[in-house]
Amino acid sequence: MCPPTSRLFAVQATFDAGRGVIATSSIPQNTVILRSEQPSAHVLFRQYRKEVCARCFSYDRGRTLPVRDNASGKLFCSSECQSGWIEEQGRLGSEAWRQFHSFLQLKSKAVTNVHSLPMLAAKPTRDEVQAAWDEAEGRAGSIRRERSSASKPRAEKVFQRALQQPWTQAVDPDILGYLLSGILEYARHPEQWPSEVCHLAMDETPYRSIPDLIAHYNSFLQLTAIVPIELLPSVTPQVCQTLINAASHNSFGIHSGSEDGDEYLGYGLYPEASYFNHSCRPNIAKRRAGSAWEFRAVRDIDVGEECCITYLGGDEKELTVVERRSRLKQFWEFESPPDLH
Ligand SMILES: C[S@@+](CC[C@H](N)C(=O)[O-])C[C@H]1O[C@@H](n2cnc3c(N)ncnc32)[C@H](O)[C@@H]1O
Repeated sequence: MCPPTSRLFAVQATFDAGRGVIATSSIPQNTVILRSEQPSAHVLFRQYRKEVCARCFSYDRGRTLPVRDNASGKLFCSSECQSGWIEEQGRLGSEAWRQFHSFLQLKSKAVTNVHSLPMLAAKPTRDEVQAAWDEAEGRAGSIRRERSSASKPRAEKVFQRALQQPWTQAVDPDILGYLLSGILEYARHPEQWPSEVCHLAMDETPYRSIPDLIAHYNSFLQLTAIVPIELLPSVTPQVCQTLINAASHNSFGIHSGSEDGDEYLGYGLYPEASYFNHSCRPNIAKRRAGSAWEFRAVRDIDVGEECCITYLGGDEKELTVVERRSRLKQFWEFESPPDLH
């Protein structure tokens, strides 16, 4: 349910930080105030695909996992996780991940990771972002028409014909994987989407650079070319932009330890857990429990107090106040006096 409801807190407007989680009764230290559902969209970075269980996100110091699903290319810590994952994905999801896997194998020489590129230019403006997505929708229309008219759709042929500019050759598996997981969730629960993901704080200029915008644009077109035809109505600029805009301000990093720190394995969107604002002196600690999150009071909290987590990575104790504020400004785009928030 989103925003979440509880006898312990309510999501309410705050003075200067949008909505926040406000205690509606006294919360004793160590109380778990919220356990999240599974993510509405997530990605485990491709470089960790053999080490992180695709279902429960377990990671054992870089060891290769024992169970491999050959059709999807996903790896699991156990056959229970594999069969649970297949069941959760359903026929359409399994087929979409199979296509995704074949596409990445086909394009293995064109794989890139846009986040490894240096930030060369300014962030694209809102107008540049909208113009790119309008153009993407026009090109996606041609791909959809070609696919639905082909008697035997051949994704690669359609893809080659429809996407001819040189930069379209690059494939970013992490962006593709994040979008596909969110698109599948949307296709499974279209009625929940407006009240969950669409309710989150959105960043309308979420791209770090023009190459980053292009990589997302390309990923949308590539998915339009490869997903099962049945899934095509869910592959829209609106769904993709919502996933991207929401991730920029709400995603939770998935790290190898139960808390922040260690290896950065991926990230996920957890709508009901996305109403906690940041504080440099948080009264709530978050802990990853498998593929979900748990939020616990680190001290007694009074009625009316705001429940806050830290958005910083766990190393903030070593940062100066100026460094903390600049990190929050860079990644989250807000300025806040650290002693207040
Ligand atoms: C995960 S959302 C938190 C919920 C959000 N306030 C809302 O209304 O949906 C993160 C966004 O909340 C805002 N925010 C969080 N902590 C803040 C703070 N300490 N000061 C100002 N804005 C904050 C920023 O806009 C940030 O991008």
